[in-house]
Amino acid sequence: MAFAASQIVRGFSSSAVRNVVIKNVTIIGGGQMGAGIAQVAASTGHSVTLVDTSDDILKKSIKLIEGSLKRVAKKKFSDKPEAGEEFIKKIVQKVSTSTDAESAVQGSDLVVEAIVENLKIKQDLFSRLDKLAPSHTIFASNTSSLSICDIASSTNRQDRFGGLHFFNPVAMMKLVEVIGTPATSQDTLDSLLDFSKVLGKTPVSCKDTSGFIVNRLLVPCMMEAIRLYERGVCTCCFYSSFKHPSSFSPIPLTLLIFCFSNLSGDASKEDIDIGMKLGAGYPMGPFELADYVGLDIVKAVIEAFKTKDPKNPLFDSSDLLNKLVAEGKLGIKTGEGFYKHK
Ligand SMILES: CCCCCCCC(=O)CC(=O)SCCNC(=O)CCNC(=O)[C@H](O)C(C)(C)COP(=O)(O)OP(=O)(O)OC[C@H]1O[C@@H](n2cnc3c(N)ncnc32)[C@H](O)[C@@H]1OP(=O)(O)O
Ligand SMILES: NC(=O)C1=CN([C@@H]2O[C@H](COP(=O)(O)OP(=O)(O)OC[C@H]3O[C@@H](n4cnc5c(N)ncnc54)[C@H](O)[C@@H]3O)[C@@H](O)[C@H]2O)C=CC1
Repeated sequence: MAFAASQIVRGFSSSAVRNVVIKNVTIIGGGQMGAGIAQVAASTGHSVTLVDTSDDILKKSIKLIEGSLKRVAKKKFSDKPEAGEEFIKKIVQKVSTSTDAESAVQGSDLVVEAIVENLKIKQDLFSRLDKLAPSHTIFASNTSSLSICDIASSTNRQDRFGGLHFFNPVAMMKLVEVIGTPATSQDTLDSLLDFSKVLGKTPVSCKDTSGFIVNRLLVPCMMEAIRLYERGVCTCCFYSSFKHPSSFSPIPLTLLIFCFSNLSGDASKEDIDIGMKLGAGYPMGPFELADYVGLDIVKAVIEAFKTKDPKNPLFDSSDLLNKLVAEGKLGIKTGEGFYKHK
């Protein structure tokens, strides 16, 4: 990742974002995506303010950034560890943290939101920030599945509002989807496209449709994988343990035999993962990816798709996914999801 100069000077147009220099970036939400976006923005010379709800969370965000930068530095400065340390220090210094979003946006050219995948919470946030951010400031959401139009409707700057959808892990994934609504100005879109390039990413443009490009294709594939596996899971044991956790045992013998016979169908999650890696060339299988992304995010995404298109069976929910989320098994971030992680 290059430590490059990073000014974006806009051209001569008449919109409110004329001559915006995207120099100061505020990222709201310091989880896996917000921390990754902050890292990449700081690595390309931007001044970054990372906002979350508590100092403890923000400490973890900085640890995430340092951990990822160590991996970058290990490769970049393999024979010069001291230069690697200096590289990390310089980038981390470009990131300041805050729990006060309203103050943080006041000196900001661009606000990128990467908080919980919930329309109401995102709208509340942007509605508050809209009153305090300078008029030239562009707002962008990193939402995976919600409508940018719906989120932007909580503000009075719909011409300066777009989607900026990064991929996980942000440091490694080269793509950014830039999403415009009918109200987004061309200057705003150009600014977001240019900003993505300055970050060293390849931007693609997409209209404000469910899942944009990548998730519209990836999410149905992941849900099909879960359903394929779920069909092999003993549904009667599964349902009884889910709905009546205290009355799970003893299971009558006949039911147990029926359950074991059910287990022989379809495929294991391990084999589905191997299949998609070796047979389709995916870097991670769908269950590995679900654990990596976070099962709470996958669940929120599929629910948002279902809300927009209730009759589409591709967007049906999964009892198994819902159960894991209800148990707090969210994947790598909590130590267990479809798999156990040490
Ligand atoms: C999807 C349906 C649900 C959607 C829900 C919403 C989600 C969204 O809205 C959009 C999304 O982000 S979808 C997810 C997109 N991401 C992917 O598909 C990732 C797939 N995995 C990969 O590309 C590689 O496994 C990956 C690059 C991660 C790792 O590479 P490898 O497999 O070769 O494994 P490693 O040995 O761990 O890594 C090799 C080297 O890569 C570097 N690296 C990896 N992670 C890094 C990170 N986080 N930061 C910095 N460097 C990193 C690193 O150099 C590493 O070498 P070591 O450090 O020596 O291990
Ligand atoms: N996990 C993934 O692979 C991807 C997620 N996304 C999207 O990015 C967003 C964030 O996802 P993750 O980083 O995975 O989630 P996460 O759960 O790791 O992080 C979210 C962070 O936002 C903070 N937060 C929640 N409400 C807040 C508020 N009102 N103000 C400030 N901070 C607040 C939380 O404390 C948490 O640290 C979601 O919209 C998600 O759909 C997009 C691409 C990939």
